[in-house]
Amino acid sequence: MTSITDAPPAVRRTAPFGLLGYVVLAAVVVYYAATHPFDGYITNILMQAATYSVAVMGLTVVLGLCGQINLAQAAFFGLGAYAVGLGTVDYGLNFWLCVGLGLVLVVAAGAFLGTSTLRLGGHYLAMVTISFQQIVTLVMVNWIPMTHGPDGVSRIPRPGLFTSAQGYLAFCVTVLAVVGYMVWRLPASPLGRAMRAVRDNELAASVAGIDVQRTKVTAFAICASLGGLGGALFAGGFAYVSPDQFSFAESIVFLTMVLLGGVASPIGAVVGTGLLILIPEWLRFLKSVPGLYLAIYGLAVILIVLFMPDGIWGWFSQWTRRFGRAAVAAVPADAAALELRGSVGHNNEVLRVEGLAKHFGGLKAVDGVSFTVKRGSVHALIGPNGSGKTTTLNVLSGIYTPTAGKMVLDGTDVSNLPPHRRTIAGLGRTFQNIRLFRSMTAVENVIIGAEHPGNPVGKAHHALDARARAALAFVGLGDRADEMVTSFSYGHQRLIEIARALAGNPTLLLLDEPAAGLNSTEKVELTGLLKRIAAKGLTILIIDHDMTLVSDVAEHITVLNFGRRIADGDPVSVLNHPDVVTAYLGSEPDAPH
Ligand SMILES: Nc1ncnc2c1ncn2[C@@H]1O[C@H](COP(=O)(O)OP(=O)(O)OP(=O)(O)O)[C@@H](O)[C@H]1O
Repeated sequence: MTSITDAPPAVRRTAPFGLLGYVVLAAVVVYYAATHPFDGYITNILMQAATYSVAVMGLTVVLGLCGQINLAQAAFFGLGAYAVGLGTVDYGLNFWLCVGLGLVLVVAAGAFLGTSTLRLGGHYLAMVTISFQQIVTLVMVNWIPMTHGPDGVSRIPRPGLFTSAQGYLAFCVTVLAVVGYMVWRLPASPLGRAMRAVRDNELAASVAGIDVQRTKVTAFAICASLGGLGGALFAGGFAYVSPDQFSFAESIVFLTMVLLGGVASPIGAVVGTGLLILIPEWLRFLKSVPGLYLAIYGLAVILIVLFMPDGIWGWFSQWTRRFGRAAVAAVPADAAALELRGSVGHNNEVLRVEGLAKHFGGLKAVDGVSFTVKRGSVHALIGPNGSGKTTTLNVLSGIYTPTAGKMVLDGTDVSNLPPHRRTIAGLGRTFQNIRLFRSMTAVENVIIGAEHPGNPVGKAHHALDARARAALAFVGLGDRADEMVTSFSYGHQRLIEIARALAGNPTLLLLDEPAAGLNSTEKVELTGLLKRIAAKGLTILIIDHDMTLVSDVAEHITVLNFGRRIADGDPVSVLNHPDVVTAYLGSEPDAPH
């Protein structure tokens, strides 16, 4: 393992393609769509590709950015389409009003589905979205007085401005360009970063101050709204909608489109949609041989997914990134000094824990523990393996609900708050098993730590970026801020976690075995770092098995054994306490394990 101060020069990537380039390209495509004399068949294919792409971009958001599955996108697409179809034909409403009503309907349906089911995740979420899809299809088919049943709705008018097929196509391409831009920029926004953090590591995201449930519901609602928008445009484009166009099979087609093109980018959504619409057309000449067309179509999709697991656009961007790397420019490490919340406060106690208990069935992992952490101190929580230290930290940070007991942080009872609210209230923490957002750079990881509403640094991106760079510089990694976290050694990843917690400006920093897995040089450097943090007045509660580190930095030690507190006091008295020597230290106080 490399030393934790052994860092290569800084790099910062330059954006290859900015807003101006995008606008120019989009304008050229829209102009081409509006003026090129396509025949009716091509116009229909392009119209389908444009409207489907809008819906598939919804999956880029929910699946690509937030990591949540949605197997009901065709249902949202159908709801948008029926809102326009029924609203304009049966009720004589204005086209734009129907699009608006359709959007309200799908956002409400998406938010309801998300709120009620997103806690489930994984297979359960997939099952619930399939059920929703089936319910919507059943309603479309069987509620005949309302939906016209299997006959569908025909003669759907287009809006006055775009009555010609070509004009309407140009309009759909314009909408696609606007949606594409928003989806393209979303990952770099606070909401997009929160979604990526949730996708990479939910637990770390919640402890960094992100409301995980709200982020997932928002992603789901955005996905649903893009599905509904695509459907509304589709209805105007084809003038006819029927239930079979929005079946479960179509949801699978939408999913295949996004996976095939590349789930991480809106360009992938367009590429995948275009291909899955065009391949059947290209293979149409094979339809004379029964089954051959489907076999070749299936094989083509399998081969692409097999050899390009990140989709076509994912493969292409990886390939271009190799050239991009050569073009990155070195930048000076010019971070400002890191300001931390000092030892000033309304009382001398930063944390008071009273009668804390956490039982797992019959196992009393934490059993009536009480202790107080003094402001500006370094307080260690030690004990043998399985004595309940990490469980205590998990209860303190809100990951586990306590069986009993109370926690007061800086005068506020946080016992019933979820993890992100505790972070806002002033807790920062690191994990025994490092939990970084692995698809991001070091600075992005740390910005997420800085971004919660409790941080006085504010919401402006430049302020958050400066704060994150200052935190990275403080831990010795300022000149590697723009590198992906996966390129860092284990020891450096621990430092990035500490920087992420520091960037949030906590009142109390919880460190769960920060020295675990570090070599002796790195431990010495970590000790120095903890002393520098303590010197700034920040209160620390640290768990570690390394007695040299603990004795070096801690002013107060609490010892747990079998979930109970067996000693509490200054290091000298605690480390010589007979119960502690028997239970934990043995005859050699400096080498417990
Ligand atoms: N989620 C859980 N479900 C059931 N039991 C758990 C859970 N988490 C912890 N435990 C149990 O609670 C006890 C305390 O575990 P904990 O991880 O808090 O100990 P620790 O003191 O941090 O140990 P170590 O020093 O090895 O990290 C152990 O017996 C452990 O198996």
